[in-house]
Amino acid sequence: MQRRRRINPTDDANIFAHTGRDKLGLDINYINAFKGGGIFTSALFEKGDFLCEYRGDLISNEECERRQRIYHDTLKVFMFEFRFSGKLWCVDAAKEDGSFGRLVNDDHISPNAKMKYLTVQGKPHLCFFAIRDIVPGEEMTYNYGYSDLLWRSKVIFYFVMLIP
Ligand SMILES: C[S@@+](CC[C@H](N)C(=O)[O-])C[C@H]1O[C@@H](n2cnc3c(N)ncnc32)[C@H](O)[C@@H]1O
Repeated sequence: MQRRRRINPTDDANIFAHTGRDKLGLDINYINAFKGGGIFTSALFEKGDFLCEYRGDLISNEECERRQRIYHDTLKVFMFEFRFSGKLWCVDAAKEDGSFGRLVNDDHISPNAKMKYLTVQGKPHLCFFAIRDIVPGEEMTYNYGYSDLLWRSKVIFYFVMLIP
């Protein structure tokens, strides 16, 4: 059987980041009332493959602080702050634009994706790559990186298991 020719994952990420589009093979699915939606694969992704970008407005730290003062908590969760080239930045993905990256959920135990910062045309882009093979139907997840998250509490976890 002939193996499909694999595009270099960084080149792949660069193309999608440059065009601002999402690739085929990912879908948005509703999970439950607590978790909301999530991103699920409908195709096989191999370890190392580019998955999608966490897209939104790229803003300065000052603008991020200004928006955080006026945003409701439900919007603040879409603000991803990061350090790049010695400066603080934020990608504000609060706007519901149909893109996939903003809906990727947290998993600190067995995530299947990780985020890398790529420079595309001089600007930082937050891109997700598979850290293992991901088969069709799996939820795409990554480790949000901080520990004081409500759903990581065992009590909340067992409570949520009761939600239909
Ligand atoms: C960037 S959004 C991810 C998409 C979100 N599920 C949605 O439908 O809008 C982050 C929010 O998703 C929810 N979330 C993410 N990971 C979760 C998890 N492992 N368990 C429960 N809720 C989670 C939390 O409400 C969190 O504030």
